[in-house]
Amino acid sequence: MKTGISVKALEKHFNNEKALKGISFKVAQGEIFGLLGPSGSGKTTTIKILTGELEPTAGQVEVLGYSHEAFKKSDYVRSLGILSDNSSLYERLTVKDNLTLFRKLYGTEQKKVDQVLKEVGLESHINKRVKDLSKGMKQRILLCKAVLHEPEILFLDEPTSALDPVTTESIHTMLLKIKSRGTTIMLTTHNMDEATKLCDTVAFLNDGVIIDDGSPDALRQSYRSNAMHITYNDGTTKQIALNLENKAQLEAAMFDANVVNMKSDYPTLGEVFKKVTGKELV
Ligand SMILES: Nc1ncnc2c1ncn2[C@@H]1O[C@H](COP(=O)(O)OP(=O)(O)OP(=O)(O)O)[C@@H](O)[C@H]1O
Repeated sequence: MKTGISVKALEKHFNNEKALKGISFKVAQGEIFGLLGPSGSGKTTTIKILTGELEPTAGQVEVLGYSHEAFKKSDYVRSLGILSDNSSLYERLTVKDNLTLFRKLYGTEQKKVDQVLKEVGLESHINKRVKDLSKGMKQRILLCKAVLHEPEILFLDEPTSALDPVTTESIHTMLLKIKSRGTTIMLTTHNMDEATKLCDTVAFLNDGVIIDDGSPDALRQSYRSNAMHITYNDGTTKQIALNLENKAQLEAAMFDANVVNMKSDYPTLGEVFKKVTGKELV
C-alpha cells in the first residue's frame, strides 16, 4: 500500500512548551487512522501541521507525496477535506445555498450536493436555514462540506465529540462509505468505541509522545493477560492463569454454582490506553 501520510520525529514547540516531542507514524492510503489521546496530548497540533495551518518546529512530514513546504499549494489544499472546530457554515443561508457555494468553489456538480446530503440523511432539510438546525445536523452538514470535492484525504478533529448516538452513528456510516471509495481518513478522538469500530490503525498519543500504535485488535491482543477472570455470587473475584496446570481448577469453576461470571481478559482499547499511560481517555 502507498503511504498517505508519513511523519518522522515531528516536534512542535510553543514558546518553551513542547506540544509534540518527536512523534513518528505512517498512514497507508485508503485506511482510517486514529490519533487517540487525552486533552492536551497534541492531537489538534498534529492535524494542524498536516493541513498546513501550523509550521513544524522539527522533523519531516509528508502527505500524499507533498512535503510541508508545499502544504500551501492550491493542488495540495484541493486534495484535503477538513472537519475541525474551525469549520463553519453561513448561519443565515440555507443548507442548499451553503453547499452550493462551496461546490462552486471547487467546480463540483450540483448533484454531488444532493448525494452527500442523502448519505447523511439530511436531504429533507435542504431548504432549512443553518441557524435553525440542531448541533448534530450542523456537524453532518460540515462533514458534507468537507467531502463535496471528493478529497483524497480527510482530516477530522474529534468529528463526533459531544454528539448524540444517532448523529454519531450516521457520521460513522458516512465515514465508512467515504473510506470504501478509497479516501484516506485521519481522525482524532477520545472515544475508544469509535476508534475500535472505524480505525484500521490507531496511535496512542500521550503528552506529545506516541506510546504505541497498531490495529485496535493487535493492541488489544498484545496487552491481554493470559488469565480467566472469575466473579462469585458474593462479589469476590479470582484470576486463574490459563495453562494446563490449572485445568482442574478452571473446570471446577465452570461447574461451580457460586460462579456468576467467567471471562478471559480481552481489554477494550480504553483499558489498553489506561494500562500503558495510567490515564483514562476522557
Ligand atoms: N497556539 C498555541 N499556543 C500555545 N500553546 C498551544 C497552542 N496550541 C496548542 N498549545 C498547547 O499544546 C498542547 C497540545 O494541544 P492540542 O490542542 O494539540 O491538544 P489536543 O490533544 O488536541 O487536546 P484536546 O483534546 O483538548 O483538543 C497543549 O498543552 C496546548 O496548551
